[in-house]
Amino acid sequence: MAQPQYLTGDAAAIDDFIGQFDVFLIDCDGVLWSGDHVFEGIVETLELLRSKGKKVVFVTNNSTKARPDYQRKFTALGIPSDVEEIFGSAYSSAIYISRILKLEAPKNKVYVLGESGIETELRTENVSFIGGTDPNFRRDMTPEDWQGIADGSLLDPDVGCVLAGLDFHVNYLKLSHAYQYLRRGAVFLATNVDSTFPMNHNFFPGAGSIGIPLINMTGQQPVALGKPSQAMMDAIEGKFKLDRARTCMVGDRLDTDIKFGIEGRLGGTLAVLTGVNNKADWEAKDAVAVPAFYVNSLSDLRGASR
Ligand SMILES: O=C(O)[C@H](O)[C@H](O)COP(=O)(O)O
Ligand SMILES: [Mg+2]
Repeated sequence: MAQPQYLTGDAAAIDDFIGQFDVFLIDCDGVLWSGDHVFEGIVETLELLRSKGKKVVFVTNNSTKARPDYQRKFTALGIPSDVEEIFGSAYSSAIYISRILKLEAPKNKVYVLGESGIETELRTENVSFIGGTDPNFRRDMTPEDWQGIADGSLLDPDVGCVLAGLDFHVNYLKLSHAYQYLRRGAVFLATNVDSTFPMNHNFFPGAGSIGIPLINMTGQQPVALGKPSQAMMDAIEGKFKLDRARTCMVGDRLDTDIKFGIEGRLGGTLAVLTGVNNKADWEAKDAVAVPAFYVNSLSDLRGASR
């Protein structure tokens, strides 16, 4: 497997790299920021790409926020953006459910294991849901729960799908409800299956680690609709009318971002070393994906000479 080209500090190589692409799909967590800490030079780098007539699209697996929430975060962090430039796994999941899965009534409700980002995007697509941020699910089990979940009296008969995402309030009650719906044949979806979540220059449980108890109990794998899912790539291609050969995926994670770009047959993939994976990960014999290019940080692209 060809090893990636290192661009940092090489103005000619950076010029040539940028010149190969019209569209940059840019990951968020671990590339632009770590939590609310924006990496140095990110604003100027995005400005540089836009000043060269490049299209920037922010593609995140983080389902805790919907596109308008993200735009508020971008603005709060001083990063110019347009809500139409943002494409998250919560949105990808909502359009998959409403336009492809098309759950038939009455079993057309979604049980959400996740945060408000999923709820907002489902509402935008007129998909009804329960669970999620409902405070009635953010508590300990009661004797009534044990009984009502077991005999089904506490379960909603109209649930036809379970959607699992990054949930900072996951608990036994939520997992028990989700499991029962899956036992009853509900479709099992995930916004994404990232094992870890890069935050505040460290790592926390990712969405994949939230949904894994359901995989363990059912033996089923969910259909994941975030990167590297090609359902998401097709939706992005459709929305932005992009030419895959002139498009580059920029990310910090091999098994989501870089795999997404490679399986999407994009013209290029650029790895940054500010997030989850490092050089040793793609140099390993069993590397899940190897990027075409890499830099220490996205802002190294400012090294362009023209
Ligand atoms: O657990 C998660 O959901 C992910 O770690 C997180 O969301 C990754 O976001 P991204 O790097 O795709 O912006
Ligand atoms: Mg990332």
